[in-house]
Amino acid sequence: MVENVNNRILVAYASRYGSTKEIAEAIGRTLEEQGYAVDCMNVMDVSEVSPYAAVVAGSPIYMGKWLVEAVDFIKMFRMDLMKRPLAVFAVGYSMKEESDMIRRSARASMAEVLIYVNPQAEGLFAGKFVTEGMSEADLQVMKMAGAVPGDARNWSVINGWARALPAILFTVTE
Ligand SMILES: Cc1cc2nc3c(=O)[nH]c(=O)nc-3n(C[C@H](O)[C@H](O)[C@H](O)COP(=O)(O)O)c2cc1C
Repeated sequence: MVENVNNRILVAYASRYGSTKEIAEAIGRTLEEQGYAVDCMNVMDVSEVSPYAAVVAGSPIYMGKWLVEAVDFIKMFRMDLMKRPLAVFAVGYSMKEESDMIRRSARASMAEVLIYVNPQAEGLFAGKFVTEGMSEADLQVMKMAGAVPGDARNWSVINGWARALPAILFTVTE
């Protein structure tokens, strides 16, 4: 258990269809199991990050980029985010296949964000594509990309990443 210190962690996510929200919630639960007090919320609902000992921020990848509200969150709070441990993660359906090229292009989705902050940890996770509830425009993009619907989220990879986070985020390196 973590006691007598600020043990609050913010897990902030953007999500259009909910799959990244569920990943953020799983990360939050894993951190809670390790004794941290977690607030898990949409980036658009975050009004301050200064009460937190560390922040985990994530977005799904759309057309090669983080969602704009997630980038805006990083930009808006960059000063506070530079002062505390930060982990970032990106969720993309392309990540259901493993290759260096896919990982490189998924990581490139964070390029815009990495201009502003210097995270201690980065996660790249496979996402989910279900046609139900999806906008016609988004469906067309996925159809043109030849994507086959499915849920590629790997919970043991996600939870394993989250379990390793405290040691990375709260280890003093100097
Ligand atoms: C219009 C559209 C564009 C997408 N672009 C990418 C992409 O460039 N790279 C990728 O890996 N996944 C891409 N995806 C897949 C999403 O990142 C994936 O489905 C993710 O789990 C969605 O997260 P959400 O449910 O939180 O919105 C795209 C999906 C849609 C609908």
